Amino acid sequence: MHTIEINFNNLDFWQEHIPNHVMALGFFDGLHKGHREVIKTAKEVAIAKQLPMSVMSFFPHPKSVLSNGKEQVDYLMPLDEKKRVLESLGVDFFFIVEFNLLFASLSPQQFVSDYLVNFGVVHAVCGFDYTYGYKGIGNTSRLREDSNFCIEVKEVQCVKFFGQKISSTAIRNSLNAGKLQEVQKLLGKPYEVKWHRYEGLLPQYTVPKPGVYFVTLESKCGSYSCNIKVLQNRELHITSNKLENCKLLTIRWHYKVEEESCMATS
Ligand SMILES: Cc1cc2nc3c(=O)[nH]c(=O)nc-3n(C[C@H](O)[C@H](O)[C@H](O)COP(=O)(O)O)c2cc1C
Ligand SMILES: Nc1ncnc2c1ncn2[C@@H]1O[C@H](COP(=O)(O)OP(=O)(O)OP(=O)(O)O)[C@@H](O)[C@H]1O
Repeated sequence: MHTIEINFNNLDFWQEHIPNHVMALGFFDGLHKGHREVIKTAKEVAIAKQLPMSVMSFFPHPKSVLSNGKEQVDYLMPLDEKKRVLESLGVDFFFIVEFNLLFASLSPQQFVSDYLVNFGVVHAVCGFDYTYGYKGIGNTSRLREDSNFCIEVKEVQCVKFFGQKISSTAIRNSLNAGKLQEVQKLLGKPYEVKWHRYEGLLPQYTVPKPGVYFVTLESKCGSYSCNIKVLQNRELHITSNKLENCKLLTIRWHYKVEEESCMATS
C-alpha cells in the first residue's frame, strides 16, 4: 500500500500521477464494523472493475481544526495503526489530506472536482451519512451531480448494533464509560492500544475511564492476561512483571473488573 500525504502544494503533482481507481471516503477513526463495510464494498467494486482501490481520509480531525484546537478529539487509533489495518484490508493507496481551514472552505463541487474527478476516481464509495465541502453541506445524494456525472457513486447502508448506528463517537462514549465489551461488539474485535514502559501510552490512543480492567498484554516476549489499573490522570498502572523485559506492549482490553470508586478502598 502506498501512503500519500496530500496538501495544496503537491495536489497538482499527484493529480497527474495517480491512476484511475475506486475510492472509499471518510475519516475512519477506529476502523469499526461500519467503516469496514464501506472499505469492503469499495474493494469489491475495484476487483470487479480491475482497478486499484484507495481510501481518502484527513488529518487532523475536522472537529479539532474547526474549533481552533479548543475541541480535543480522542482518537481511537493513531495514523500508523490506521495504515497497518488499511493495508491488511487490501487498500492500494491511502491518501491523507491535510485538513486545515483553507481546505475546509472548499465548496462541495471544488472538492469533488480537484480531489476526486481530477484525481482519477471513477467510482466513489461512502456510507449513507458521508458529508464533504464547506460546512459539510455535500452529501452522497448529490455526489454524482457534483462530479458532473463523471464518477459512479455507491452508498453503503447503515451498519447498526441494537438499532443504533455504529460510529466512532459511540465507541468513544462506550470507552469513556468503561464499557469494553460493548466497544468490542462495535469494533468487531477487542480495543487495542500501544504502551511503552518508559513513555507510557503512545499518542492518539484513548484509554477507558479510571478503574480496573482485565486485559491481554502482548509483546515480542509473549502474551499474558491480567488486571491493570487506569488511574485518574488516565495513566496505566501495570503491576504484572511477567513481561518486564519488553518495553513495547499491545494492550487488548476485555472488560471492567472494578469501578474507580472500589479502587480507592482496595
Ligand atoms: C473539502 C471539505 C471541506 C469540509 N468543510 C467542513 C466544514 O466547513 N465544516 C465541517 O464541520 N466539516 C467540514 N468537512 C468535514 C466533513 O463534513 C466530514 O466530517 C469529513 O469529510 C469526514 O466525513 P465523515 O465524517 O462522514 O467520515 C469538510 C470536508 C471536506 C472534504
Ligand atoms: N455504521 C455505519 N454504517 C455504514 N457506513 C458508515 C457507518 N459509520 C460510518 N460510515 C461511513 O464510513 C465513512 C467514515 O465515516 P466517519 O469517519 O464519519 O465515521 P463515524 O463512525 O460516523 O464517525 P463520527 O462518529 O466521528 O461521525 C463515511 O463514508 C461514513 O458514511
